[in-house]
Amino acid sequence: MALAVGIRGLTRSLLRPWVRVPGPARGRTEPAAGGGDGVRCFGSPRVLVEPDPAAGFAVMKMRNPPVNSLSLEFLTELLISLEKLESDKAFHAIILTSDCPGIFSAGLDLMEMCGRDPTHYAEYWKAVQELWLRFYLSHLVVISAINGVNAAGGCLLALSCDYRVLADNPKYAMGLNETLLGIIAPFWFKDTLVNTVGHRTAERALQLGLLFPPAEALQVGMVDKVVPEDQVLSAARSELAQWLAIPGHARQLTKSLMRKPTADRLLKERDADIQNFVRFISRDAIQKALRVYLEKLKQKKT
Ligand SMILES: CCCCCCCCCCCC/C=C/CC(=O)SCCNC(=O)CCNC(=O)[C@H](O)C(C)(C)COP(=O)(O)OP(=O)(O)OC[C@H]1O[C@@H](n2cnc3c(N)ncnc32)[C@H](O)[C@@H]1OP(=O)(O)O
Repeated sequence: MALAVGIRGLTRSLLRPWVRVPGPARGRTEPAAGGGDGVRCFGSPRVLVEPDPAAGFAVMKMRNPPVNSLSLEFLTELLISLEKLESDKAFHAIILTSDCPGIFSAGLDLMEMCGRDPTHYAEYWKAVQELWLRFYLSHLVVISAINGVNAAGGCLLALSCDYRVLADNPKYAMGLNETLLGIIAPFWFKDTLVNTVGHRTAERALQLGLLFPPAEALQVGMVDKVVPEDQVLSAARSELAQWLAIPGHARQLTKSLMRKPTADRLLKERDADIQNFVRFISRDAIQKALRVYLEKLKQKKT
């Protein structure tokens, strides 16, 4: 099985990043995220970036409708956006949010894990690992403004941020619900949750596949702040000020000190983790469970 799949190669072949965005932002100057100083939005088909270099941050909006499921292409575009902002000295922070009403992210794209071949599963999982590692270890301050329901892999993405603001809407539950699908949250999903909410809460949440509504998410420490829905972005911006006031090198080194041991666990056994995933997801019983789950999602509509 070819494990040495290169996401950068994929990136080059699939995307032309940093084209002016299609859709709402095309052809006009969007107000910048914080200052409205005429800086142009940029991005890729599934990720809209609203930069505010004067204020030192950008708002990164996920827009992979209908549910921001993390397909291979979407993961790749998120990585490119992150890399672009990280390599520009004007930016010290990102606010990650969604452009899909009512949905932050439905998590990993089940279509990438269902009915495909082992090479594809390996390529996909490597991209999932890469996205987590890059967000988790980013030297930028990353704050998530969670403006919708947020399941499994989407929740992992938010947990990888430095701070989480959640919109106060009882429908916007979030958690690692893998067991409800008959699958398992890998050890680095688990570690990220444990680091956020502690061992006991994580154990219960993972075994039961709990999705926490806002008040409970706040109570267990899965999010740091719950605010009225129309204030999620402004609350994230206000919070940012506190993080950006800290000397950058001191904050970055402290972040690395706190997070490196967790990331190193995966880095040390990345290929083995990919092989475990491929073996696990290729099982007939797991494929059947995913098909049944997808079918249930579709039947919900009828
Ligand atoms: C001992 C062995 C050890 C081995 C260790 C190995 C460990 C590896 C294990 C593997 C780990 C894999 C980890 C996976 C993590 C994940 O992220 S799995 C995904 C979990 N996500 C969910 O459960 C959310 C599912 N979606 C929903 O609940 C709802 O869609 C929603 C609440 C998000 C939104 O609801 P609504 O607005 O009503 O939209 P829908 O009509 O439900 O959906 C619209 C459309 O999107 C499709 N869809 C939804 N979610 C996904 C998804 N995650 N992936 C792909 N597609 C999705 C849905 O089917 C609809 O499609 P159609 O319009 O009907 O075609």
